[in-house]
Parts: sequence; structure tokens; C-alpha cells
Amino acid sequence: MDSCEFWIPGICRTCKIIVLGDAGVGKTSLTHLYCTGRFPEKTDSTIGVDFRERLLQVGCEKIKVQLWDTAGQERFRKCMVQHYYRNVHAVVFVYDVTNVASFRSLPLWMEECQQHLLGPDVPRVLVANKADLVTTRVASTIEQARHLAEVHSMPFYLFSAKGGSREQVDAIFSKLVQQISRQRGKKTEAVRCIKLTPKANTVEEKKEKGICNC
Ligand SMILES: Nc1nc2c(ncn2[C@@H]2O[C@H](COP(=O)(O)OP(=O)(O)OP(=O)(O)O)[C@@H](O)[C@H]2O)c(=O)[nH]1
Repeated sequence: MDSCEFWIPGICRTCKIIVLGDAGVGKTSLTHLYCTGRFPEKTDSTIGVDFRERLLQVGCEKIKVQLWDTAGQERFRKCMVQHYYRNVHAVVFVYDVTNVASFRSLPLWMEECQQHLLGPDVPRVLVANKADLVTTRVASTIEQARHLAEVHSMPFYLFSAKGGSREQVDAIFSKLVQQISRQRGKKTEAVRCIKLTPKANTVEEKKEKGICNC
């Protein structure tokens, strides 16, 4: 995703991706790993939102991936929640495999997206984090999570922000960026088609198109 034969200076698109999930599931750790390549040794509870960015090259396009690491705790979200959802291009849902309650909250996070008018066309993925702590006890919840992702047409990743590699975390976000780029391409094409549709100007053309002058 980062090779480029031509470089077009000045063209840079932003992809705003919000990361949602209960407190402590690993949102900060995941976004940190993606943007810096390191698992942070120490994290504090996110208050409001933290921003992290990474610059990518997709073909000849520069893309700024802007991650909104949102607060999991309700009391730290209240004042920011409207801002999270403005002009969102994609969503990452995260739950913690060792915390069943964080899995049960996923429908609420999805509902919040709906309440803020994120349509089904907004790409999303589900990350089951802390895979390094998987035990047989949580295996059935992981299967349920996989099923939930399937039902909602989301890619599913069993991942560990602690033990995962940069390549693995890149795969999660690359998938989203590719989907966003594809959608943008389609929208641009649709606009181009509308602009290029010729108007019926001459009387003959108008007749052919069934347009009447009276
Ligand atoms: N073992 C393990 N611990 C993890 C992993 N990811 C995060 N943690 C730990 O889980 C705790 C919470 O991680 P955060 O990244 O701060 O969680 P968060 O979702 O951002 O939390 P809030 O900001 O409160 O919403 C920290 O102690 C992390 O070190 C992981 O993959 N494996």
C-alpha cells in the first residue's frame, strides 16, 4: 500500500476512522501500535478523545489516516460524542476477549452509530482484542463475535495489540482504507457520469429523447 511511481504533491485525503468499545478493551493500545509500531507500556483512560495519525500512500494518492481513539467510559464521552460521528469514513469496534461484558456491549455501540446516522455503507470491522489472553473459557464468545461480524458484513480480527505485529495491525486498517478509497472512486465516477450526460440541445435530439418544447 505504500509504493508509488508518481508523486502528486499537495493531494492528500483524510480518512477519519473512529475506534469504539468499552473502557479498557485496548483502543488506545491498538491505535498506538498502528501509528507508532509499538505497544504502549502504560496507558491512561482516554478522556474525550485522542487523535493519532499515519500518512499512507495508496497508488499515487497520499492518505492521512486519522484515528479517533474515543473514551470508553461514559462520563468521559458525553461532551464529545457529537464530534466523534461528524464526517466519519469508517468504524473499528473493539472488544476484549477476556471481558464478556465488553462483547455484550457491541450491539449498543452499533446502535449508537445508527443513532448518529452512520449508514450501512460506512465500512466497519470488529476486533476481538487481547488474543494473547485467550483461554478455552472464552472460545465460545469468540465464535459468537465472529458470527456477529458476519451478520453485519464486517471483517473480523482476533488480535493482540500486545503481541501483534505491525503487519497484522496494518492489515486491519488497510482493509478499511481500501474500502473507503473504493467508495470514493465510485462517488467520483457517479458525479462524472452526471456531468458528462449530454443535454438534448437540438430539436432533433430533443425529439429523439422525447423532450417537448411547448
Ligand atoms: N494482555 C493484553 N493487554 C492489553 C492488550 N491491549 C491492551 N491491553 C492492556 O489493557 C489495558 C487497557 O488498554 P487501553 O488501550 O488503555 O484501553 P482503552 O480501550 O483505550 O481504554 P479507555 O481509554 O479507558 O476507553 C492496558 O493495561 C493495556 O496495556 C492486549 O492485546 N493484550
